[in-house]
Order: sequence, then structure tokens, then C-alpha cells
Amino acid sequence: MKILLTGINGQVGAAIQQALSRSTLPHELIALDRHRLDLSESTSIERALDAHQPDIIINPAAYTAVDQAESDQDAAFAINAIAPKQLAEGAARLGIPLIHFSTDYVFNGSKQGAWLESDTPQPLNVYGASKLAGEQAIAASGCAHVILRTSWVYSGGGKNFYLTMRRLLSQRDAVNVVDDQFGTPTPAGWLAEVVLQLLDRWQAGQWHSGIYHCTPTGVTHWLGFAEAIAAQLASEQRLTAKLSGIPSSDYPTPAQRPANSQLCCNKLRGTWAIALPDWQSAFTTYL
Ligand SMILES: NC(=O)C1=CN([C@@H]2O[C@H](COP(=O)(O)OP(=O)(O)OC[C@H]3O[C@@H](n4cnc5c(N)ncnc54)[C@H](OP(=O)(O)O)[C@@H]3O)[C@@H](O)[C@H]2O)C=CC1
Ligand SMILES: Cc1cn([C@H]2C[C@H](O)[C@@H](COP(=O)(O)OP(=O)(O)O[C@H]3O[C@@H](C)C(=O)[C@@H](O)[C@H]3O)O2)c(=O)[nH]c1=O
Repeated sequence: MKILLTGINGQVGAAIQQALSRSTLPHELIALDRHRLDLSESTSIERALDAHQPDIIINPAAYTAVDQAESDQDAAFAINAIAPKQLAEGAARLGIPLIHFSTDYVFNGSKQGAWLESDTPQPLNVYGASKLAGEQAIAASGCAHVILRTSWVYSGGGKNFYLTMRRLLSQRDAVNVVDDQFGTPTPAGWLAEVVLQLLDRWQAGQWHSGIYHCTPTGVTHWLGFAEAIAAQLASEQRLTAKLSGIPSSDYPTPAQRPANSQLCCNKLRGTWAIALPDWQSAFTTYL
């Protein structure tokens, strides 16, 4: 199986590459960073697909700077909407599947309880709107696809809330974090294991196209996630800061974020028999 993987220097791309290198799955990996495949360049995708003739595409590359996207709409849509459309149309042409990633930020956060795949998205920010446009283009392309909608991704590398908090909580006296935005932290390493299970099923001739919510179980707020990170730092005797909860109104950002973005992942569990860890045990397992 020849796998074309984008975004290999990102959190999820790097985790997938690492998981593949440890797996027994027979495969050839075409691992492409931005220099080998620039997704913002309109002709590069078709050229790459024709040159490599993959059997499956995995696309974790994305424009993920949520606040910056508010003033950089064209770039966000080029990478999160137009590039996935071209990848999906290429996949349809070659008759191969596409595994893609999307976000909890497609929802407006107003629901009481966890969001279902059948709920109507209504993004509050440009990043969410660009990711939703990507989802819709993939579905319209007619290619076999799995879109994993996930949330609050973290890992030991790259740019993420986990590493930002580790830095702030070990350098400052006080750190304030919002306690009125709820969701589920998701380790990139676990997402990579989910992808490996999908590859395994595809090789066994099983495939079920669609959108799947994909996070560990449970829900917390950003403060709750920061508390878990603070506890980890305390166990390393590196915690310097007092951590306090604040309302979002006290932490103004260019992009509005959903108040509740917990995703119900029963469809993923039921369709693919994929086990979901709870977010706290995933936090200790994957870091
Ligand atoms: N991070 C999160 O909290 C969440 C992420 N997601 C989704 O999961 C997926 C993976 O996210 P994550 O790994 O965290 O993202 P990262 O920001 O860690 O990585 C994104 C990758 O995309 C690459 N990229 C950006 N622009 C281009 C371009 N023009 N051409 C080629 N590559 C490009 C980046 O390259 P370079 O390294 O050169 O900048 C980087 O390697 C994305 O689809 C994201 O929307 C969903 C929910 C939460
Ligand atoms: C650094 C910091 C952030 N915050 C708040 C701001 C924001 O509401 C929340 C999260 O901040 P961040 O900007 O790190 O996270 P953000 O970029 O919003 O993370 C999102 O990224 C994209 C890619 C996704 O798809 C989402 O699932 C989600 O993970 O925490 C504080 O309250 N205090 C702080 O010191």
C-alpha cells in the first residue's frame, strides 16, 4: 500500500509518520512536507498525485492559526478548503480513499451536550468556516473518504495549548485560563493510532465513508486541561504559577471560540469498533 501523507512536520502528520514507522502494516510512505508539496499552489496537488500514484491519501496539513486566520482569510481557505477539494477530486480520479481531519470549531458551541455528526455546523470564526468548506468539498467530490473531526489536539512537539501552558506555568507567577469553553483534549499520538486502524480496515476491504467525531471521552474546560498540565509540572517540581479561572470576556482574542465543542464519538466507536480512552488517561498515556 502506497500512502501519500501531507503535513509531516505538524503534530498529527509527525505522529502518523512515527506510528507507521513502528507498525507491521506493509506500506510504502510518501511523506511530504510543505517544500515537497505546497498545498497553496494550485497545480502542485495534481502533479504530486500523478507523480506518486498513491493507493491512499492522508491529509493532516492545515492552516491552524485560529486567530491569524481572521485577518488571513485567503490563505486559510486556500489550505483548508481549496487544497482538500483538489486532493479529494484527485482521489476520486484515481479511485483511492482520502483520510482528512476537521475540527470542533465547525460548531457554534450553543448545544447543551455533545455534538453529533448530524448536527448542523455554524462556525464562529474563519478557521472553522474554512475547515467546514473543506469537509463539504470532500463530500461533494464523490471520493471514498473518512473525515475525522477532532478537537484540542496536543503533543510533545509543535505549537499547542499543552506546550504553551507548560512554558507559562513554569515561568510565571500567575496564569489565567478561560473556564467557560468546554471540549475534549486529544493527543496526536492517539489520532495516529486511529488512522492506523482505518488503514488496516481498508486493506482488509472494509470502508465506510463519512464524517466521524474522533476524540477521547469526557469533557473539560481549558482551565481543567491547564490544571492537568499544572499537576504534571508539579510532579516534576517545575510549577511556578498560581492558576486561576477567568471568563472568556477577560481573555479577548481576534477569533471567537465555541463555548461547548464536546463531540459525541459513538459513530466512530460503533462503525469501526475503535476504543475511546478517557481524556485524562490519554493525557498520561500519550505524554
Ligand atoms: N491543532 C488542533 O488543536 C486541532 C487540529 N485539527 C485538525 O487536525 C489536523 C492536524 O492538525 P495539527 O497537526 O495540529 O496541525 P499543525 O499546525 O501542527 O500542522 C499543520 C501542518 O500543515 C502544514 N501546512 C500548512 N500550510 C501548508 C501548505 N501551504 N502546504 C503544505 N503544508 C502546509 C504545516 O507545515 P509547516 O510545518 O511547514 O508549517 C504543518 O506541518 C488539521 O486538519 C487541523 O485542522 C482539528 C482539531 C484540533
Ligand atoms: C494561552 C492562553 C489561552 N487561553 C485561552 C484562549 C482560548 O480561548 C483557549 C485555547 O487557546 P489556544 O489559542 O491555545 O487554542 P486554539 O488555537 O483555540 O485551539 C484550537 O486550535 C484549532 C486548530 C482547533 O481545531 C481547535 O480544536 C482548538 O484546539 O485558551 C487562556 O485563557 N489563557 C492563556 O494563557
